[in-house]
Amino acid sequence: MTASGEFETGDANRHSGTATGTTDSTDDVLLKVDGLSKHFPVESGLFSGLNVSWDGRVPSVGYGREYLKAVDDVSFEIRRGETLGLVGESGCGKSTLARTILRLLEPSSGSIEFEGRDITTLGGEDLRQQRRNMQMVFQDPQSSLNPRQKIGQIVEEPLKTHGLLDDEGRETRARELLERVGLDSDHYNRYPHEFSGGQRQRVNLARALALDPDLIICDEPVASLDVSIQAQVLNTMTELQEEFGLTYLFIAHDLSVIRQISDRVAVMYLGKIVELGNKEAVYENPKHPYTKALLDSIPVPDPRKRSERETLGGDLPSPVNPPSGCRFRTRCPELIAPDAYDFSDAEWAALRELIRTIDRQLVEPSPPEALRRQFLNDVDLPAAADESVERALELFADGEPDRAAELLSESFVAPSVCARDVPSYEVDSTNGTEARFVACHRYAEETPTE
Ligand SMILES: Nc1ncnc2c1ncn2[C@@H]1O[C@H](COP(=O)(O)OP(=O)(O)OP(=O)(O)O)[C@@H](O)[C@H]1O
Repeated sequence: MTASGEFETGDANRHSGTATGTTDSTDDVLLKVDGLSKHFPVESGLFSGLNVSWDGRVPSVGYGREYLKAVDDVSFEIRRGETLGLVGESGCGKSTLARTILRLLEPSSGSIEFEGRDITTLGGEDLRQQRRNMQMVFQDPQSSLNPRQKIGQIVEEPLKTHGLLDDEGRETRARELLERVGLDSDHYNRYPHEFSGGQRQRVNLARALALDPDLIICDEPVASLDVSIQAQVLNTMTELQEEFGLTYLFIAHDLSVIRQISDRVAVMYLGKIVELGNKEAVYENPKHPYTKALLDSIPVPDPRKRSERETLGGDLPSPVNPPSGCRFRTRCPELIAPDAYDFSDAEWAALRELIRTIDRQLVEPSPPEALRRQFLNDVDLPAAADESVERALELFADGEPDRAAELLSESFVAPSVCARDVPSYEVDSTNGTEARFVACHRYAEETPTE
């Protein structure tokens, strides 16, 4: 926009930044999030006992208050002109992260920088002005549009709020934006109910573009649309990105949508980013066990391949009392063996399967010998480990599965590095262009990129 408050028609391609996501330049960073957390206070005891964990820890209670760690110590950058896809299961904190970045929620800790400026504690008019540069598009195009307002009014609303342009100028701008998002200028006088879901989401895009923002955070923008319509809206978003030099943080739980639109991908689990890297590298060579599980859960048409795939089992632990160390460890099929016992791979794999089965109570209480036959038939555990296993199997047979799981957890899970330390590693990417962030101790030994 010019100093006189007019929008330049040639505002497209203002940004020369790359959208490949493969540059190492820090000059092009538009958004930098560093150690960002958002913790919600919750009533003490409300979530107690919901934490399905192997370590049987008592939930942390402080001054009668507990905190739900919706976003916990998250760091990443988005470069100008690129799309960072953010993917993860429902409830992992994606929307909270988005809203905290936009300062619709107050961060609990950490910082947010936009174009090199710290906006973490910005308030009043400064924050209002900053918001012009950061817009959001929500999932449900129906409920985010006021049914009593005409499309034109909806698109003009942000301009009015910020006192930009006169009536005529706003109408011209709104009509132009409707055309840019693939609608018709004549839709200006229509109402939202006259449009399909896909068209309504285009109206939302036009509204988000009204203030000529640099960053648009899209929270599941196509999740409620049919697959064929999804593809069309995503194509339009890609075109708009080039035309307006936009940067997207694109949130979705659907991995195929993320793959279509993103340059880089961040995978989130229980309030933390567990893997972040170039899209092709993450999809072709996922490193974090959670990313692998997510990719494995994409439906495949070939039934032979389906049988080889491992689906993600177990419940999502409570974000009020998340597991210590690695948050994914309670569901992780690659939990690392504790150093204290010198397990062979086969022994640890068998024991891990037994621990998971007892923890999740996937079998009926049965005599220790039967479970040994089922899980430990071909393995000869070290004596100290075997003693703990025997006691746990007896507890399980006696109808005390929780105590059995607790004992196994204390003996074999708690001493694992996965339960002790929070993982955070930068590893070489397979395509050699960019380091990958992986929050998994299995990558502790990999050489960091210079
Ligand atoms: N205002 C709030 N007060 C307390 N807890 C909240 C609040 N908002 C979100 N949460 C909790 O924070 C966690 C993360 O929620 P969030 O909506 O960010 O996840 P999400 O990944 O976006 O999920 P979805 O895809 O289902 O929207 C959840 O456990 C949720 O219940």
